[in-house]
Amino acid sequence: MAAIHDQFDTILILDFGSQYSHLITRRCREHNVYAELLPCTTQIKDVKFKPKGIILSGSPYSVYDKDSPHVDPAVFDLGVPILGICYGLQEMAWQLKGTVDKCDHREYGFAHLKITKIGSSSSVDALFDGLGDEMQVWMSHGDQLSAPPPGFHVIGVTATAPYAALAHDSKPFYGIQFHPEVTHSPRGKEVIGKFILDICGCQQHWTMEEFIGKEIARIREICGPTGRVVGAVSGGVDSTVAAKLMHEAIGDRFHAIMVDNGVLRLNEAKQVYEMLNKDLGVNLTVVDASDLFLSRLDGVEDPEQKRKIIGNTFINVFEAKAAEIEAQAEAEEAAGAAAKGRVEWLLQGTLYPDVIESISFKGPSATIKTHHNVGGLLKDMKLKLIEPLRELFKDEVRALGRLLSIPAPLVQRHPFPGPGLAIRILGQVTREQVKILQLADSIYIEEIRKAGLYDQISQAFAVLLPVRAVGVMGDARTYEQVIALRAVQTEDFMTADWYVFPPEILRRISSRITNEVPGINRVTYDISSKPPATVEWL
Ligand SMILES: Nc1ncnc2c1ncn2[C@@H]1O[C@H](COP(=O)(O)OP(=O)(O)OP(=O)(O)O)[C@@H](O)[C@H]1O
Ligand SMILES: O=c1[nH]c(=O)c2[nH+]cn([C@@H]3O[C@H](COP(=O)(O)O)[C@@H](O)[C@H]3O)c2[nH]1
Ligand SMILES: NC(=O)CC[C@H](N)C(=O)O
Ligand SMILES: [Mg+2]
Repeated sequence: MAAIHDQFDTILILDFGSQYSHLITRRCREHNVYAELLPCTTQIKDVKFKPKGIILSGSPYSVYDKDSPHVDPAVFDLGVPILGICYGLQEMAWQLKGTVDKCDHREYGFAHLKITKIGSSSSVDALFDGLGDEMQVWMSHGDQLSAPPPGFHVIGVTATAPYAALAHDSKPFYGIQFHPEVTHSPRGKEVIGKFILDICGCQQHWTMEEFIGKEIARIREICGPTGRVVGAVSGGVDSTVAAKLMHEAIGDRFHAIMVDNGVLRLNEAKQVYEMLNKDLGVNLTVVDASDLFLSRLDGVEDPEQKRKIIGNTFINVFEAKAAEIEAQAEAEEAAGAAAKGRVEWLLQGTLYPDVIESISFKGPSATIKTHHNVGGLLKDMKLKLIEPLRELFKDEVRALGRLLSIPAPLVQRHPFPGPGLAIRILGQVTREQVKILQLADSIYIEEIRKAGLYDQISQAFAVLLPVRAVGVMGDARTYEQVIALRAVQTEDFMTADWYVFPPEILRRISSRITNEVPGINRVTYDISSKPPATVEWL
């Protein structure tokens, strides 16, 4: 079964915990080169593919600290080009016998990189070829090289970093103290391009057009001529695109299932059923398992426990549904119908950010939250997972949706997390709390759409806070709950800014919610970016 690395040249990024590591992946993909992020603790012998090049990311650690993460030394014998970025440069130097020390002049912000000529010639190293004699770069370091490793020469300096950029005399090893992956290094993306295209020789085949054909072929190879798949489809863009791909690949051997888990948005199940069946021709079944979910969530407040319960219960429902589909097929065969394949697979619309945020990609550091469809899965699952979008970012999935002719309203839908309102009701989840939040959220989104702002905002939702506040309504004192409104703009949901509404929109939303939602007498707006906050409150 051809894996993605067999089909596309791959750049391996080893993540030492920098908040910018995922941006290195995105910059490579913007050059149409497939890139994959693995923890810095990965042993080279465990990497199941030969990368065309390796990039060592930044890190909050210092290489000389006793608990700092180090790369498997075997990486230097792999015979592929290596680029160390910031800590990655320092780690390369540290491993290859250079010297790294705390620096007198810490550089956090813009710096001026002077690119060094090679000898007396006017040419510069391949990494900077054609990029001029100097460039503005973004620095974020408190350590730096005080001596280069043997066999390296300087290819760039700043006013305070004499070894700001290095290259090996004969091997394709490079190190740069600045961060080319951030937009604050205006020509940083071109530097990454020089490394992955000119030095590593990657072919620019990573396009969604290429991906569709290869992924459909891969799905057919996995499922074989008779294998059947049940699909966890929520109506969100991820699983809708995954469902469309699956439908293209195996037609009616794909059974899409939407689970009403009791914590969906107002009228969500009905709307999704109509959209997918009518607009996409996907045979979708809605399973109402709201009682099961709400009974299991009863009394639970911890967000990670809520995710685990919902993730596990999803799997219980899918497996029960798969067994039902099998039993029906067996009954039909007994009555003389043609034999059908077994239901062996469960499709999920899992994306790369779900994986990055659920598994500690940062080597030694903690996970942020375990997404229900990654960290919340049952250990002893009977069904095997098939996740065509697992390596994709959200904007790549939307591009795929457009190529698959999925209607724009579906492609542009704001993300809605699998655990749904369970992670937007702070505190215990009850049917009453769900009803309050469904109503408040539907008013909020309705007003955003009326104002023509829906597509400008990446994600918007209401949150029900576990606090009561005093209010006055019709001259009588009230002591009721509080709604927080959240709206963010983001490219990849790994970082996000809060959306600046025109005040009159917020005024109208607040007035409608406090007047139309029984039990709410106060509305607030969340002005926290990510980081330090996260998009969801839980
Ligand atoms: N109510 C649901 N019924 C069936 N499957 C679901 C449901 N909610 C989530 N899932 C599964 O969990 C996966 C992750 O959920 P997630 O919300 O991240 O993706 P999505 O709903 O497909 O898209 P979006 O992120 O845009 O909401 C989905 O792709 C889908 O496979
Ligand atoms: O399917 C999901 N299961 C989850 O458990 C989950 N938690 C967060 N999200 C969504 O992920 C994006 C980033 O949200 P955070 O900044 O809160 O992690 C946002 O789009 C969130 O809505 C989830 N999606
Ligand atoms: N951004 C980084 O990788 C920083 C590396 C190291 N922590 C330093 O301060 O120099
Ligand atoms: Mg969703």
